[in-house]
Amino acid sequence: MRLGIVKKQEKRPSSHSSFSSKRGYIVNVTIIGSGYVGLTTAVALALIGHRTRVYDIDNAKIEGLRVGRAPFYEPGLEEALQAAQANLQFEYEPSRAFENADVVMIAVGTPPTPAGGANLGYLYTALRDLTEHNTNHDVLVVTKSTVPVGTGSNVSAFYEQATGRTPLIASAPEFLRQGRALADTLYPERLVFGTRDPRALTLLRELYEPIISQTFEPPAYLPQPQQRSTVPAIECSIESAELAKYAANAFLATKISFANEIANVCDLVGGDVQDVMAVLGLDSRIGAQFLQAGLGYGGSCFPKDTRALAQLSNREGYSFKLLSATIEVNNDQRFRVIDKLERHFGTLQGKDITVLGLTFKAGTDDLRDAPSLDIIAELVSRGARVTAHDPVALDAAGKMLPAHVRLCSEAQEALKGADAALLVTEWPEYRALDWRAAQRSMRHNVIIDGRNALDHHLLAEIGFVYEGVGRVGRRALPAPTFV
Ligand SMILES: NC(=O)C1=CN([C@@H]2O[C@H](COP(=O)(O)OP(=O)(O)OC[C@H]3O[C@@H](n4cnc5c(N)ncnc54)[C@H](O)[C@@H]3O)[C@@H](O)[C@H]2O)C=CC1
Ligand SMILES: O=C(O)[C@H]1O[C@H](OP(=O)(O)OP(=O)(O)OC[C@H]2O[C@@H](n3ccc(=O)[nH]c3=O)[C@H](O)[C@@H]2O)[C@H](O)[C@@H](O)[C@@H]1O
Repeated sequence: MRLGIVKKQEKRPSSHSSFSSKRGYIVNVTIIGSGYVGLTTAVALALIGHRTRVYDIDNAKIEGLRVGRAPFYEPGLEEALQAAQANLQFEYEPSRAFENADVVMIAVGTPPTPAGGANLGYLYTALRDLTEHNTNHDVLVVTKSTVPVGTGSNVSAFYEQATGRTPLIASAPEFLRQGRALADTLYPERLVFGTRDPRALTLLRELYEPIISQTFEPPAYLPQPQQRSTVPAIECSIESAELAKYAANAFLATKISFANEIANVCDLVGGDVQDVMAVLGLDSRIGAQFLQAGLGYGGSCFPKDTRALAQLSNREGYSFKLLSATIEVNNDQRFRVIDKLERHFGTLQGKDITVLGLTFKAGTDDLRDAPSLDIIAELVSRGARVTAHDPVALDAAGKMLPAHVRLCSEAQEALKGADAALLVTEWPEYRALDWRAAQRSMRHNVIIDGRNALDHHLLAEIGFVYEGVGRVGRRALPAPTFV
């Protein structure tokens, strides 16, 4: 099968009457929410041949999508939108959103409440639209949004109350990473089908069959899969699926906080956390990924999901100590780089600090819970004058940062006259920057590398005072330079 080809061989009609696709493996899907998860899922399903409709209450996003404009930056997304256009429809009218749908996937945001739980308001608004406007046929309702355990049964009760019919419900949590969203969706390491209903399982298997069997041609505009083998699809209860999503994010966040704590010890006793983690990573029981020390995790998911799982446990009277420590370490980590900077100058009052990178990680334009926002606010509150650069998110950041933060579209320009550079996002272009030229134009030559992303040997050779996170232990540090 080639991706983007609409016509597929019709396969056996499924025997599961009203809930199954009458057209065999081509399924009519409506996805509610055109964000990172909803749009990526929709494009991937359309690429493998399903008739996919995306419904969003944001008219501007839908209008843009109708003319092929992606609402956010994601590698390969615009090409994929183009390749899959024959199978894609975009809708903001709820009355038309669910026509002929066999499957409705909910992929709306579940942002944090002030108390740290998950705000399910968008999810229930979406369900209300579904139950009000899809009055004449039953669908499989699949939750892709990250939701607390127990939401599946509440969704079921809501649907039943609104329609008088028992719904078919499943939880299929999403594990994609921003910046690799399409590749992660087309070549996942696993799928989770949280439902005990055989009709729901049949539909989910039909929907994901090309992805499970990996029988499509990889699009040339995406990173190619390392190796292609059948993707395991774990079938479990809705509750297990819901909890597995939080557990996965909490575990990855814990790995990061562990690496950061080791880095903090390196700063005190000597040792390079990069080397220490290389040793750990080669142990297959540990694994090399998510051991990158730095200024901690950000983004729309790890901070929110760790807090939501801690809150869920607390609500049930269980104190999740390990997770609380993970969160605490992460909160502190953002400010450790500022303390390091301050130690070089004694005070940050009146110092010109250039912040390199604003997005929560490289490869995305997303600023949700980006460490840069907290870091800049703290720098400003300690009296620093801040100039910021980011290769993709400068305009969006301008609306979120204090007015007197200077935004600069060229990294080299941003460094002119600076007392210090603070690297916050590991964009490759910062490593490739002409640091000799930067050294000549900066007032003082201090670099705090919050992501351990720069070549510290080269920088030291050029004459920079370099400090990473757990990279050069205190014993190796020079005495404070500019007190
Ligand atoms: N962003 C990510 O990398 C991942 C996110 N998730 C989870 O997936 C869910 C969605 O996250 P994102 O895609 O990042 O959110 P997002 O904020 O990018 O997109 C949500 C979309 O839903 C739309 N929406 C809100 N209420 C609606 C309604 N009633 N009807 C129709 N559309 C509505 C919004 O206008 C927006 O376009 C969250 O629960 C998140 O935790 C899971 C895995 C990865
Ligand atoms: O639930 C979600 O939304 C998603 O959250 C993360 O994906 P994402 O937030 O896109 O980004 P990651 O690549 O996981 O990075 C998250 C944060 O951790 C930081 N990080 C990551 C890895 C590492 O070793 N060290 C580290 O500090 C990154 O800089 C970033 O700020 C998970 O990796 C996905 O599997 C999950 O689906």
